[in-house]
Amino acid sequence: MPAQTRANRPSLDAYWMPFTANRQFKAAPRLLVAAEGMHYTSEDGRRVLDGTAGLWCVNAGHGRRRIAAAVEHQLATLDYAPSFQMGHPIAFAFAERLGAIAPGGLDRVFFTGSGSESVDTALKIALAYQRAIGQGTRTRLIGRERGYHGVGFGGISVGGLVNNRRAFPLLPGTDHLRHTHDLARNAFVKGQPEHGADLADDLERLVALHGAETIAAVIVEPVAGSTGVLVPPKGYLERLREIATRHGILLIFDEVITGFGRLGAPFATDFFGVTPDLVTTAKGLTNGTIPMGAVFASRAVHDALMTGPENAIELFHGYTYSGHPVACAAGLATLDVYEEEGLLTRAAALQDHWHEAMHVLRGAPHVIDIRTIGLVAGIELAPRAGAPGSRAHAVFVDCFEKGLLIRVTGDVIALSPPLITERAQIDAMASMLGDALARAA
Ligand SMILES: Cc1ncc(COP(=O)(O)O)c(CNc2cccc(C(=O)O)c2)c1O
Repeated sequence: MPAQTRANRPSLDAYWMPFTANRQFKAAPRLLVAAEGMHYTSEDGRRVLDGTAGLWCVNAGHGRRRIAAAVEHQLATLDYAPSFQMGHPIAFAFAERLGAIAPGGLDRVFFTGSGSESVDTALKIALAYQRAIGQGTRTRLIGRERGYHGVGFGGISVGGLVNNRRAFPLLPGTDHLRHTHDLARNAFVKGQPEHGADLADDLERLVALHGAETIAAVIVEPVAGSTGVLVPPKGYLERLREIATRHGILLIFDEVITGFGRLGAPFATDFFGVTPDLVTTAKGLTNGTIPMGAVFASRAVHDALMTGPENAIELFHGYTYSGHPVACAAGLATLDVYEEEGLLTRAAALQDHWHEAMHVLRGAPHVIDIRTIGLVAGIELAPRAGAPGSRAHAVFVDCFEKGLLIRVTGDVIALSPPLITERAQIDAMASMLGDALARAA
């Protein structure tokens, strides 16, 4: 395929882009044509430092030949095989390898095709589990304000981002904890804020309102990413775990972003030392190379469903691409890279440098908060009057033009570089972002 340039650019008309202002984008497109290590190459030939690991997913950096070779070999060996009532060894091998690093020992693995599918899978497993143990009255699912759990009807129902919810009918019976963001008490914090553990008591209030016998599960992101990086207050997750356990409510950690080394431990479950009953993952599972997700379940949840007649399908759920052989090959090679280069814990050694580099931006124009943990940063800007989100979007476009890819959500800038990043590149991100903020109106 010839190098992709402006001269041979395909028409932009047919592709309906996700989560994008399509008309604005197609009037001034930002196109990436190659990637290697920490950098993208833009259509006009510029090197762009990847400050977001793509979309929080390319944890090992771009262009990994080990993964490419594994995918090529698998495609030429067994490109696709059914996973319903049929099997292929590589799916079992990948599940076993994942089981060996499973968050909190949750070593039963259900494969999906994305984070959204992992979330809907975990919610359905939770409902099926409650039914299987004779708690069929537990049909209610609890999420949290500002939570993001993908775009399935389950995920948007437990999610807490209004733009993802307002236009669609939602699952009946869902309810929400309050979010944990507290600018007044917890501004410019490195790591977990001191204040707010008591917000976990919202689960007690929902039990008092609905009755524990109606509640199947509560799902939270250990660190809320898409909403703009909200780090749990000290003691919050522990409290949520204790309340859920006491009321027979399953706790689900949505680790689509935090999974596979993002915080400096293999999973947030390990980082915070709090064990849920189910964990959803995707993104870093295959280093963003092949769409895939995985739900980690405890033996208790899994075994409760492995009952009934031997010839019966225990869970009427699954996808054409569940356990896809090529995705499994990409995942196994990804784990090899993570393990050989220590990437599942590398962020721990970089976290202090990351904290300092990002908090240097305190005092930059428009910055009203900075939140950092592991290799994640949320830099919150004061919104422009009457135009929320426009200031951060302008910084995003400016950064891209100057050679840095960032993410913005509302007026929060989110950074989550590949875990291979060097300290000099962290400093470059902070410097380039500081320059962009200085230019921002
Ligand atoms: C916690 C969480 N749960 C589920 C999903 C959905 O995954 P899929 O997209 O693979 O269906 C996500 C995805 N998170 C996500 C996806 C795209 C952009 C951004 C952003 O923060 O800009 C975040 C996520 O962050």
